[in-house]
Amino acid sequence: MTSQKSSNVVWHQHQVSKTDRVKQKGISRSAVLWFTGLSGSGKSTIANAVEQLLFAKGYHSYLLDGDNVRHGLNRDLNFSDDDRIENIRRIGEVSKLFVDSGLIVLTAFISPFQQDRALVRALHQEGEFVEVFIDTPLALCEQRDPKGLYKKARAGEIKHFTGIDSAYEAPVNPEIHVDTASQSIVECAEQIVAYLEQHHYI
Ligand SMILES: Nc1ncnc2c1ncn2[C@@H]1O[C@H](COP(=O)(O)OS(=O)(=O)O)[C@@H](OP(=O)(O)O)[C@H]1O
Ligand SMILES: Nc1ncnc2c1ncn2[C@@H]1O[C@H](COP(=O)(O)OP(=O)(O)O)[C@@H](O)[C@H]1O
Repeated sequence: MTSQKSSNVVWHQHQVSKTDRVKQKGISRSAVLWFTGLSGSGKSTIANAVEQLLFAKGYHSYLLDGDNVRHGLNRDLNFSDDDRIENIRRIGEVSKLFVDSGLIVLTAFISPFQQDRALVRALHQEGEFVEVFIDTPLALCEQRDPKGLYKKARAGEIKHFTGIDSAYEAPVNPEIHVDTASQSIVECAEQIVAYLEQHHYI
């Protein structure tokens, strides 16, 4: 049924291309900065700080945040392995559209499984998927516990919590490896913007 449906759908080639849009936005290439890390590792905080730096420099970006997307587009999904896989698949497709629009896209999802991140990477063209590992030890995330979720998970009030009773597979070879235990929020954000400059995205 799905294949019959998709075989009747024809891809439209737009008259204004990604190259045109990227050029108009004054950058060398659009890309997605794909943040991954434990809950409380600092994904949202650092992604917001990166967006502020980019905004101040006059660049156009958009941040897709896990909590926000789960209130809308992915409100039907929960935290089973299958739902997380579908969550990341959809965000991968959305990030591809946003990259096509010529933006610097930032995504802040735990995205715990290596295979799902690899599938999203494969959706994008070479160099468009920039994996940003927000590397914060579980003990430090638990100490920060900005939303009080670890406390609830330890008390058994939240099941399948990442790092407690649901797996997190750390990236093996991320483009950017951010150590939040030894750097301030601003230093982490500057590290990421420096990568974009050194690799000629902006
Ligand atoms: N069981 C469980 N495990 C992990 N996280 C949980 C869970 N239940 C709720 N939350 C809250 O949901 C946020 C994670 O959503 P994501 O869409 O990023 O998760 S995933 O990528 O699909 O694994 C996560 O946000 P962050 O703390 O910003 O990572 C939590 O606030
Ligand atoms: N160097 C750092 N980088 C990022 N966050 C930090 C750092 N030091 C302390 N924090 C704090 O850790 C918490 C991270 O929470 P958050 O950004 O919501 O994480 P996540 O989006 O990964 O769940 C925030 O309260 C933030 O202020």
